[in-house]
Amino acid sequence: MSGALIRASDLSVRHAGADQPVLSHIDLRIDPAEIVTVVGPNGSGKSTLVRALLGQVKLASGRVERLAGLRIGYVPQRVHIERAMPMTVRRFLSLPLRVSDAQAAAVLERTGVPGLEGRQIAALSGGQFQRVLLARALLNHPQLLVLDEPTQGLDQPGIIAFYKLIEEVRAETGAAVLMVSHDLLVVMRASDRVICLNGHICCEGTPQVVSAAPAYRALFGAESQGTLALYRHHHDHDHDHVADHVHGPDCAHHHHA
Ligand SMILES: Nc1ncnc2c1ncn2[C@@H]1O[C@H](COP(=O)(O)OP(=O)(O)OP(=O)(O)O)[C@@H](O)[C@H]1O
Repeated sequence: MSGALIRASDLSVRHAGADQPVLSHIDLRIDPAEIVTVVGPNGSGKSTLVRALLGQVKLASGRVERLAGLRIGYVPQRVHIERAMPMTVRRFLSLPLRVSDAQAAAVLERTGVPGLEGRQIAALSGGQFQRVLLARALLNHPQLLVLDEPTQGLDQPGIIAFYKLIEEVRAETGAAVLMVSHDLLVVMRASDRVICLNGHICCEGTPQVVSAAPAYRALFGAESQGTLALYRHHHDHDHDHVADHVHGPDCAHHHHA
């Protein structure tokens, strides 16, 4: 494993009854403390890949190795059923693991929604609910956070704030993050590495490399046109006017006093 948290080799998945494999010959690894994002069109196999990495899907070929005892905090894509249940935030945080009031309060504070314990899940805004889901996923101190479309339904400022929070959590806890996303423009900024998926890995690398790759542009067409320009715009300057953000160990930019 040579230090990887998860490693997939030649992973293929074929759903029952389908003639084509949904995933073909995927090789990938997730290393400690890196933020990796999987992007790809609808039906490209993103959720299936995540579930295969977690051992929830039967493989047609290949294998997945996970670090022994790896602690994973997983927020699946389809949580709207949980959301409709009559339940307070406090109770939700204790499922399935019982946590103390102090732990619940601390993790809600950490994810930017302090004091919500007594609120009904169904009464939360989309952004609050995503933060509560993240809080619950953080409770067992994961070495790997897996978030499937965590910003679905959020508006643009909400999306940007959520990714900022993810970067802070990574910097503080050292957890690696594997995300699935449709928010191409924003996710590019928040990721160390992007994997562009369409049944197989079309391209992967740093956000800058992927956003310039012909395979990525062919997949995302017009949507991709502004990505590189936006990425350059955001990164070709010092971040001296960006206040109040936490530096990760590999942070490449400097603050001016
Ligand atoms: N359990 C299953 N049984 C049969 N087919 C499935 C199953 N799960 C997913 N599929 C099919 O596999 C393909 C990939 O689905 P998957 O959810 O992995 O894609 P995705 O990239 O996450 O899509 P989206 O962006 O729409 O969430 C789709 O065609 C889907 O209908």
